[in-house]
Amino acid sequence: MRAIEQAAFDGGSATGIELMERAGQGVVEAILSAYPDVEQGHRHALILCGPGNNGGDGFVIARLLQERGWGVECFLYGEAIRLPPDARANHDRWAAVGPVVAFNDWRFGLRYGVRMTGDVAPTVLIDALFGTGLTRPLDEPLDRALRELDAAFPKGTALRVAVDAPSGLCMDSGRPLAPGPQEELPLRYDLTVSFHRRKLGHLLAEGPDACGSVKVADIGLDQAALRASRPELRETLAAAVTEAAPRAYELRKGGEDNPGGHKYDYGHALVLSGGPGRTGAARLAARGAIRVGAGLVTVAAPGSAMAECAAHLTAIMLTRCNGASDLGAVLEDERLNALCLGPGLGVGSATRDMVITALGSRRRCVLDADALTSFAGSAPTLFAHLHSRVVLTPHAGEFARLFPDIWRKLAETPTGGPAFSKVDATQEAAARAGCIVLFKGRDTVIAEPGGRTVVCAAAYDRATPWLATAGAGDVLSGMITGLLARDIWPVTAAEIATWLHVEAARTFGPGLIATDIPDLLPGVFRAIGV
Ligand SMILES: NC(=O)C1=CN([C@@H]2O[C@H](COP(=O)(O)OP(=O)(O)OC[C@H]3O[C@@H](n4cnc5c(N)ncnc54)[C@H](OP(=O)(O)O)[C@@H]3O)[C@@H](O)[C@H]2O)[C@@H](O)CC1
Ligand SMILES: Nc1ncnc2c1ncn2[C@@H]1O[C@H](COP(=O)(O)OP(=O)(O)O)[C@@H](O)[C@H]1O
Ligand SMILES: [K+]
Repeated sequence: MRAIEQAAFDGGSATGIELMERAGQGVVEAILSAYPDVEQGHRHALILCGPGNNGGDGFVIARLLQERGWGVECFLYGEAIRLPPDARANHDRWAAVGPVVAFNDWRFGLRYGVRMTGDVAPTVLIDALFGTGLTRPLDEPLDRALRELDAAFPKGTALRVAVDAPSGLCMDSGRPLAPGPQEELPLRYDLTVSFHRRKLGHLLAEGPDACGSVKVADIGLDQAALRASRPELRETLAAAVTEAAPRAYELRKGGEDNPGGHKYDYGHALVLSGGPGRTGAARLAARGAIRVGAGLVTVAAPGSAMAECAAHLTAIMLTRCNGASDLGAVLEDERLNALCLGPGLGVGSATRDMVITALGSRRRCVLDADALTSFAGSAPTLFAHLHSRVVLTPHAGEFARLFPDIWRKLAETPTGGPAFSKVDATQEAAARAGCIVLFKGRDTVIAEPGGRTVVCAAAYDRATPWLATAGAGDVLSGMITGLLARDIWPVTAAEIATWLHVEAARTFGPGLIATDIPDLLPGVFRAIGV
């Protein structure tokens, strides 16, 4: 953001004071459009301003609300004379028409404890303390004051709005920078209004819980123009993390160039199954693979589990595979072009051997669940066999087993910003493994070694907490495998599958179980025009 902002200044397309004015206007407009009712009844805002430009936005908001006839109380954390120039200018404009209460006099309990039913109790609370400039945990006295404010106005009594970021939230990681062992931010918000683009902190870790909802105000920064006019920014912009997006054209079967396609044109995926009583996970994956569009899908099961699989599979084929040497023989069929190992496969040396055989065939491959856990304590052996067409799909537990040192960095309480983020962790893991790592969760992150990084956040209007259900991950591995069979580039396959997985869950809603997910895909395809 700083580079983009600087380029706008240098190119003369905006001044700092203009951007700050638009930012303040953007916040006021976002509040009024999301909560039009706040203009009814008594209109009273309490605005907390910080020592940087985020505070400057707060003073713009104060002035704009007062011009609309609102009662406004402004508080400043820091000293007016030390505000950066644009923030100082807006402070001074506000100070000419309204008072500014210094931090030492905040004492919210005393100030508001008895006012809650009165007509001067705030209806809107605006946090303009820190935005992208937060560099360290909130000071203890500030943290305490905010907790006191939280107690004086329990959430729901006044609308809570954060300017750019909930104060204390690291915008690079979505992790709270709170003093001491406190792991929660002092305040949670109903609305966060950000500028130009959503930031990682809005999407990762605790970000969505803190922000409530996120609106992005356009402050007139033109990124496309900047890309062309400022070549030095290209690298910054190219390294930016993107959000997962559906791509109908990649998913379309046949198409103009090949309307009469043959099933083998869409690949043949092989999903390895565990033994009797443990075949469900592989069958879920196989159904995900065929529904997402693989031409053919075969489940390879041990002899003892063939009857169980046969009783459940119809469109999916079945072959016997009693271990690594059988797998080697199965893979002599070169049409099998994408493999999925892990769901229900069992933890131990037999799985390790099959994984090494699969990787040795240089096929595109998804490794999940037991295929990952089998290498706990011997991750370097796995890494030695991985190649660039492999996708690892760990959840947090599996990630910790394969990358214990990286996991520790992510689990440590951050002492400063930018805090080590799930994006950092996934990029580091991908670089070490030499393949694509898809680190699951509400904030799924996908990273290619030294290449693309994609975030798929199941948050805000895409929240699907009901996706945390047994077997959902197995379906996802199968969906990625199906797209790999379709010849889609691995990092793209991982991205599209993750997006589709959340979208399928969205269309269903609460009550979803893993078996539902593959059968929801045709509806999602129709909706996105595949
Ligand atoms: N970019 C854009 O295009 C636009 C940006 N805009 C707005 O500017 C915001 C970014 O402004 P910013 O860079 O001044 O940072 P900000 O978040 O106000 O804080 C920095 C100050 O806080 C201090 N400080 C940090 N941590 C602290 C702590 N724990 N406890 C105490 N102090 C702490 C830090 O001090 P220092 O680290 O230097 O000691 C510094 O004084 C951005 O979020 C958006 O709202 C819009 O106006 C329009 C366009
Ligand atoms: N809170 C959540 N919101 C949305 N999706 C989630 C959430 N928690 C987990 N998921 C997704 O659900 C799936 C669970 O996979 P996994 O943990 O492997 O479970 P299983 O092994 O039972 O299939 C993953 O795709 C993960 O990203
Ligand atoms: K803020």
